Amino acid sequence: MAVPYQVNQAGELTIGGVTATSLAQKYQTPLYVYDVNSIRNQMRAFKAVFINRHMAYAVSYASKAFATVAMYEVAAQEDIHLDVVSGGEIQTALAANFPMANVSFNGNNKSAEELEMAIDNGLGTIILDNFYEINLLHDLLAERNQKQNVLLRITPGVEAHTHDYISTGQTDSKFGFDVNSGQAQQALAQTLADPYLNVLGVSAHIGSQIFDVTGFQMAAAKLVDLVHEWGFEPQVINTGGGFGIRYTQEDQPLPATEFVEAIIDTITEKTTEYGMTMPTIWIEPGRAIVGPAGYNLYTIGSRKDVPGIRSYLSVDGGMGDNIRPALYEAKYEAILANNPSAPSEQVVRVAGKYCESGDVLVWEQALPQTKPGDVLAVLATGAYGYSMASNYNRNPRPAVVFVEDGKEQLVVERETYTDMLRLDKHYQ
Ligand SMILES: Cc1ncc(COP(=O)(O)O)c(C=O)c1O
Ligand SMILES: N[C@@H](CCCC[NH3+])C(=O)O
Repeated sequence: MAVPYQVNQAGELTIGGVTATSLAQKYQTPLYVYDVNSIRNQMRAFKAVFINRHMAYAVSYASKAFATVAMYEVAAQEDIHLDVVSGGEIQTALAANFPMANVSFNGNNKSAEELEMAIDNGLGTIILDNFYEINLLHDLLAERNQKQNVLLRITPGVEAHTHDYISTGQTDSKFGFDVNSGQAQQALAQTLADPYLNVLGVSAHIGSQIFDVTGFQMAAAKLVDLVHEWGFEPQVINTGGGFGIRYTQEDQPLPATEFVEAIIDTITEKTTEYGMTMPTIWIEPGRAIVGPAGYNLYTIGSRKDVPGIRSYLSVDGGMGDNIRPALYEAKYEAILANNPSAPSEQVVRVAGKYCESGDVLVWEQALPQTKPGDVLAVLATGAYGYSMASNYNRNPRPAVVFVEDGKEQLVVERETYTDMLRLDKHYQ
């Protein structure tokens, strides 16, 4: 199945009811555009799985996928929780007036400053990742005589079938407490005995862009097995995110909600088997919430035909606004915004404008005839695009526009050259 998109009566690409070419003209390119209804629908679909089964739950948006004030406001409107991984994301949540009790804090090397920011702003849950952090948090809470809800991140020893760089559940990982060496059990004993820590339960995250449901089932089962073995009844089991999405027609993901059904089934079966109370289930989807909702718009510029090898079509963005092809060899699909269904007349590699041979946006793409000035839309770019953007080659980062029900709104301004130079100092 192809990556879905909408067109108007004239056959032009529309996003949230607005023509892509008009957005490109008004806000310039490169441009990140989000269909807000798509974001809301995915959030609601995740919640519905739990609501239909009368389960206690939290759907916590892994905001590293796309973290801006406007995005956090949409999450708050939809009563979705937030997972953050840095002081910057905490500040973004504060700027968005996000209810901090619904925020959790993940990460393998949170600084003392970040932990202080979290506890001083009433952040709901800290997901402890290592012994250094347990001790650091203990000291900060003791100074304040304050108690904090925590989860323990466990490395369940599950190998997810995804790119090595985005696989996190295997034993050889920088994240979480290792099970086989006894560190996870030791961490539980230490935190349960700590008067400043309220251990709600356990957490795991096996990796990202996963298509196979068995990894989630194995991780969920493993978490219940472990807490049972340790004689601990958790109030919360957090199975993380990682639900795969369709980037190209080669991807055939299950609906993300089916992963969640499988996780719930596994935890229900296992807790029933052990006679345990059913815990509250948390999930942390990032990509599945924002990925399909995003479109990157570019203007086509130069072209190079290498006879007998390939043609390069260059656009005005690239690895600075979407590093995923360069970093993970990720594949995307592009369409010609003003006429996506015109017959294909060329096969090209869509390259960016950055000084790297690996600066590719689409490895191979059949397209109608194109000319300089045409707008190209890359589909399903909503996750880990803007949030991983850089100023490489001193290119300003693009603007972000939200569109909903035929109305658009600029939610992040385009960076200017002055913005980029703001922190530079002369060397005297
Ligand atoms: C702890 C944790 N939770 C959730 C996520 C979200 O993953 P995804 O965007 O694949 O759903 C990540 C990133 O992989 C993560 O590290
Ligand atoms: N940034 C990665 C995923 C890593 C998720 C972080 N835990 C990607 O674009 O696919």
